[in-house]
Amino acid sequence: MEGLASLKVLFQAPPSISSRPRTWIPPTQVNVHKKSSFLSFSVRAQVESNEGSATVATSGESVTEALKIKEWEVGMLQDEVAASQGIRIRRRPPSGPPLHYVGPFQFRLQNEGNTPQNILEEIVWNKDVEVTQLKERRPLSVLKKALADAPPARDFIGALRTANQRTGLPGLIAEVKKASPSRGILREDFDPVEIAQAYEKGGAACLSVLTDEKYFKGSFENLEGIRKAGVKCPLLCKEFIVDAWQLYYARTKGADAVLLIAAVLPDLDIKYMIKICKLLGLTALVEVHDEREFDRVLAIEGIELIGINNRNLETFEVDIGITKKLLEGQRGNIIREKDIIIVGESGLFTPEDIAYVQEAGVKAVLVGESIVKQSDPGKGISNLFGKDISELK
Ligand SMILES: O=P(O)(O)OC[C@@H](O)[C@@H](O)c1c[nH]c2ccccc12
Repeated sequence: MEGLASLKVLFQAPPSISSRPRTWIPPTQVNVHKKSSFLSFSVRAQVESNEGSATVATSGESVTEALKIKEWEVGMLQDEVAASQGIRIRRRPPSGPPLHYVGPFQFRLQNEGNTPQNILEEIVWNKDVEVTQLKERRPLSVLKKALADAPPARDFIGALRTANQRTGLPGLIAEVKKASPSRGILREDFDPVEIAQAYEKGGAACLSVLTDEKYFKGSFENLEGIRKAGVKCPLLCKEFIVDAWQLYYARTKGADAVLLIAAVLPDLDIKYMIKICKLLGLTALVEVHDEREFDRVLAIEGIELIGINNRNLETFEVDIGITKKLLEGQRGNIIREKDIIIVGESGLFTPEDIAYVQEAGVKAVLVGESIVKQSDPGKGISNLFGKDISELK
């Protein structure tokens, strides 16, 4: 294998990069390499030597090395596709270019300094590792069987619409949130089930349960526990979804809805995940923070629920004016035409804040800090709306 001018790995009919989502699950999973489902095809390597070109079947180390190279190249291309959609969040590089790789120079330069550029990128890279490990313990085939035992999915959007009609105020998604990277610990005596029950009693239409452990001190046990305790509000699994496997996992843990973050997921991933959500009976809340993300998401078929996050997840800056800005003009017309429900997310503390985003056009709000911090979170809801919304008819 010495003196190779180049080494190409040919796949047996993989989908082209441009037509395949980043988290694509192949029909048959042959576990060639842990990270890339792309590599789940049988592989042969074509070696071009100086004398000419010959196709040889390779095995052992050379195939492994060829796979590593291909995986790295595919990762780079996927980030390029994402960047072309304005996505700044890069996915975790496996571990830099494979040893001895003599590939395109610009790729090597781009991949230097393998450290995340901001908190969202750090969380996503961490999630990639976490999901890879979780998946090994619970392969998709196992999750698919477990779906049958999951509690039936509840109508998340229906609950928001009903609440909005009942109260004349935005339907509340109340968040069970112990901590966040921007605010630290929000509540020391944190009993997720107690908080969830207080929210439900206080008039919340739906609940959002943080499941990320490392940065938000949440867990899937919290989600499962709340469902099992008999809380009736539909539940949003508040997670950083980077892989379609997580959708199945969330459903087996009792989630009725999941969050898809447009700053992290390219269009093709969002489309693909929305299809899987529909298959599983999950509602997708697709989150945007700026005009470009909003326009991308508005162009995707089948989206019924969009969250406008007032917090920039790269810098933590909060500005509730973002909701107003994004709903002005043509975009506002499109959401009304398509009957999409908009959720105003983050940084809402007072009845004035609620009135402001309602005026901007939201039919729902997602609130954590301002209500979870109060000793009685149910009372927190009344303070947020300026009245007891559990009683409103
Ligand atoms: O606690 P706040 O400011 O009321 O925000 C709640 C919710 O909007 C926020 O937790 C959130 C919105 N989108 C997210 C994405 C990931 C993590 C957290 C979030």
